[in-house]
Amino acid sequence: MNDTVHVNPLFSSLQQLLVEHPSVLHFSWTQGQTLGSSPLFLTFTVASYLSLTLFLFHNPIFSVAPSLLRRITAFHNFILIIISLIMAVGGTLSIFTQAPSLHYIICFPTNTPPKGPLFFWSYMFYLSKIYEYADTLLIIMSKSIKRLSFLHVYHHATVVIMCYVGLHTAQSSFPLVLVTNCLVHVFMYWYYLLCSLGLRPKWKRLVTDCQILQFMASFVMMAWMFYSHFTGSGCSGIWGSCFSAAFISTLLVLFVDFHSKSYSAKIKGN
Ligand SMILES: CC(C)(COP(=O)(O)OP(=O)(O)OC[C@H]1O[C@@H](n2cnc3c(N)ncnc32)[C@H](O)[C@@H]1OP(=O)(O)O)[C@@H](O)C(=O)NCCC(=O)NCCSC(=O)CC(=O)O
Repeated sequence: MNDTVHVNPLFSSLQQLLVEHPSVLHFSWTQGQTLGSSPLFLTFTVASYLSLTLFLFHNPIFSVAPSLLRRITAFHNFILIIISLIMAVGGTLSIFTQAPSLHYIICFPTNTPPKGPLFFWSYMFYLSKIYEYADTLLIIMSKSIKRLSFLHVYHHATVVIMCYVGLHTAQSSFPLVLVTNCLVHVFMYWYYLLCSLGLRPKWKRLVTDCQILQFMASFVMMAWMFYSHFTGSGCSGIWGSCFSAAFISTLLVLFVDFHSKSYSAKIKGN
C-alpha cells in the first residue's frame, strides 16, 4: 500500500511531515491524559464559551478601533484557511496511507483504539474547533450583534462536543467528515477573509450550498456505516455516529432555513 504513494517527491515530503512524523504516527488519545480529553475539560470549555458569549452579548465591554479589528479578523481568517488546508491534506494523506480500503474508513473494526495519524488529525480538528470560538468574539467586538445568530452559537458550541465524542468513541468515518469539513472551511474562511478586507464576494450563496452538500455527504457516509454495522461484524464508535447524525440533522435544518431566508428573499426582491 505504501509503495504506491512514494511516487511524487512533494507527496513523499508531505507524507513524511503530516503522516510519518513521530508525533503524528505515535499519537494516542488517552482519556484523561491527552490535553482536552477529560469530560471536565469539555464541560468547562463549552460552558465558558456559552456563558462568556451571553455575558459579552449583554455587556459589550471591548472597544477596538474598526480598522484594527478588520486587520485582526483578516489575520484570524487567514490562520483558519491555513489550518483547515493543513488538516485537509494531513487527513487525506492519512486516509490514503493508513486505511486499507474505503470501507475501512467508513467502518473501523470494533474496538479500534483512537491512535495514529487518522486520530491525530481528528484531534487537531477538535482543537481547531475550540480556536474557532474566536469567530464569536470577533462578531461581538464588531458591534454587529444582530449577526450573532442561534445557528452560529449552537454550531460552535456543539461541534466541539461532536469532536470529543468522535475521538472518545474512535468513531468510524470521522476522518472523512473532518476532510470534507476542512475543505469547506477553506472556502468559507476565504469568503470571510474577503469580507473582513471590505470586499463582498458574489459567491456567498455557493459557500452555503457547499455547506449543505457537506451535511448531505455526511449522511451518505453515516448511512453506509450504519448499514455496515448492522449487517456485518460491527463498526467502531456507533454511539459517536448516532450523536453526529443527530447533530448534522439539526445543522441541515438550520442551514436550509438560513439558505431560504438569505437567498430566496433576494430572488423575490429582484
Ligand atoms: C456564507 C456563510 C458562510 C456566512 O454567512 P453570514 O450571513 O454569516 O455572512 P455575512 O455575509 O454576514 O458575513 C460577513 C460578515 O462576517 C464578518 N466576519 C469576518 N470574519 C468572520 C468570522 N471568522 N466569523 C464570523 N464573522 C466574520 C465580516 O467582517 C462581515 O461583517 P460585516 O457585515 O460587519 O462587514 C453562511 O453559509 C453561513 O455559514 N452562515 C451561518 C453563520 C455562521 O456563523 N457560519 C459559520 C459557522 S457554521 C459552520 O462552520 C458550518 C460548517 O461546518 O460548515
